Amino acid sequence: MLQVYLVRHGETVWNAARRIQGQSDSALTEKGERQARQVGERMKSLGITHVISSDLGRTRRTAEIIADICGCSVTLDARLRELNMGVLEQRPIDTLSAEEEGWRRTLVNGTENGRIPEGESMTELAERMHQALNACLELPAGSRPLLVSHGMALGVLVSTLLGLPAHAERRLRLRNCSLSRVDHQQSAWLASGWVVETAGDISHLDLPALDELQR
Ligand SMILES: O=C(O)[C@H](O)COP(=O)(O)O
Repeated sequence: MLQVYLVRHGETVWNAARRIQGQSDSALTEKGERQARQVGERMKSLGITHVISSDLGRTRRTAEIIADICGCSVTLDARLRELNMGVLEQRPIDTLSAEEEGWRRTLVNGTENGRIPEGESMTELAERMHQALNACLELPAGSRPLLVSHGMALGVLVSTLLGLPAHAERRLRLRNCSLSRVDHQQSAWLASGWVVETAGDISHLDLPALDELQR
């Protein structure tokens, strides 16, 4: 059975400042670097064989810290990037107009092809996240990969693996450096294919971690 660990990157400057990142970027804070080290310490005894990361700076830095502790190299995969938040990227969350908030709401309320202008739909995000996860099935037998990605990207992946729509209302909270695990199995009892073993575990962190609304 293939076990795949999923990690959201450590806290960033813009997470702490409640600014929308999307595919824009900001550096890890000192706390974010500490969180990444704590993930590495948690994972080093679990035999991680591959660390595969979104190519954005905040995930690459998180992946480098984890990989260094686990004795792995880092492979980049742009399919693991955060949702492209279009014209709202870099905007403080609390400054959105009613119209802009309406755009954001279309991402989670089931509006067909809902998206922020110049951004990506949740369906498009789900498709590329599933492609990145399924690529792990091509790794050598006995591999145990860890994927480093983002709050909405991982939330959509886990939600759709559970059979929820990609636009599922944001009811899954994946805090900075939270750990999730999905397994690919053949089972007569549980569904065959991908099953969710853990979602949003932060028991390895010694300080409170922010969620996607940076709270
Ligand atoms: O700010 C955003 O774009 C997301 O809501 C959170 O993105 P992150 O997981 O990359 O911080």
